[in-house]
Amino acid sequence: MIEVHALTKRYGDRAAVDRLSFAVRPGRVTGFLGPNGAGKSTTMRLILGLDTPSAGSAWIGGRLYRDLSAPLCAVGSLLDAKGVHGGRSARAHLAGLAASNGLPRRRVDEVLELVGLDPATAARRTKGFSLGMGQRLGIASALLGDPEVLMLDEPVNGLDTEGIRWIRNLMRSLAAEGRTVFLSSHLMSELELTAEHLIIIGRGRLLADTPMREFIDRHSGQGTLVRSPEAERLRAVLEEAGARVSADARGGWLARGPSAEAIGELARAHDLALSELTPRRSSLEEVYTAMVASATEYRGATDEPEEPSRERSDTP
Ligand SMILES: Nc1ncnc2c1ncn2[C@@H]1O[C@H](COP(=O)(O)OP(=O)(O)OP(=O)(O)O)[C@@H](O)[C@H]1O
Repeated sequence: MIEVHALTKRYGDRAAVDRLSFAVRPGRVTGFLGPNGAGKSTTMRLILGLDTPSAGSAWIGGRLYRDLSAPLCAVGSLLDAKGVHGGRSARAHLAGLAASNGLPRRRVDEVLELVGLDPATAARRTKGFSLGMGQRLGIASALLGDPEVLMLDEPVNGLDTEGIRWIRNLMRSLAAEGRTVFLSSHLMSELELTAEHLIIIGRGRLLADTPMREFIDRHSGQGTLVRSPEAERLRAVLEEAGARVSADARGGWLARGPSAEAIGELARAHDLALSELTPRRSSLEEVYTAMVASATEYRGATDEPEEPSRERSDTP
């Protein structure tokens, strides 16, 4: 578990992280979201003791990072996949890390296999590595100490579809083993598939700490896509029943108000044939974009905001 209490980091008179409090729980993947410059990387650096907070604290498994006796066995991280000495081979890099952290050498082979770096690739100097190979090596380093907590900043950045799917499956399986997995990503569609829980920040402050499904459901512009060969009659019936009806870009009507079941009943009662009846949910990207836009508008209008969209609905 990662716990952050009133964490604050100021650079000059500007707070990059501002009284941030949240917990990242084990057994699920938690996504970390926020616009550029929101403070995600700074928060991760503070958790890892790479930077000193101006106020507040961050705990990993109930301890401050500096008090961990074997940090690599408590938390694995990937903040910058290029932070590897290019003149060394992947294997030498991992062997060096293992030796300096008192880990058995066989663990190097285990993690190389786990991340799919074959022996020939592992023997090559990392400066010739593709982005995907570099990410795999970064993840191998993070997994070397078999840690309970994993924290990754933009792990799918620049990866191809295969690499992205691989990371998704790996993160989900690590969480299923009971580990704490915390990752940031700008790829919303991917995060929606990978994470079950979300921490969202804006300007260093907490905007939401919520299960993914709940966040999308609560903010979705709920509606039902409905089509009939008798389009105009369908519209009239829907409006008569109090639905707000608009033309959908894909054809048919988007009806807001009555549920899909109610619309089905209505059509039956009016002897109207339907060719489509689909409840429509927003994507994470749609919901998140709308939330950030409204937070930004609010903030543009008032200098000292009161976290307009902030919400918290965590399951203990
Ligand atoms: N060493 C530093 N000195 C001064 N300002 C900094 C420093 N590090 C970060 N900042 C500022 O703190 C704010 C938060 O930056 P941070 O990199 O944590 O955001 P982020 O959410 O990770 O952004 P991105 O999504 O673009 O990676 C930014 O305004 C950034 O310019």
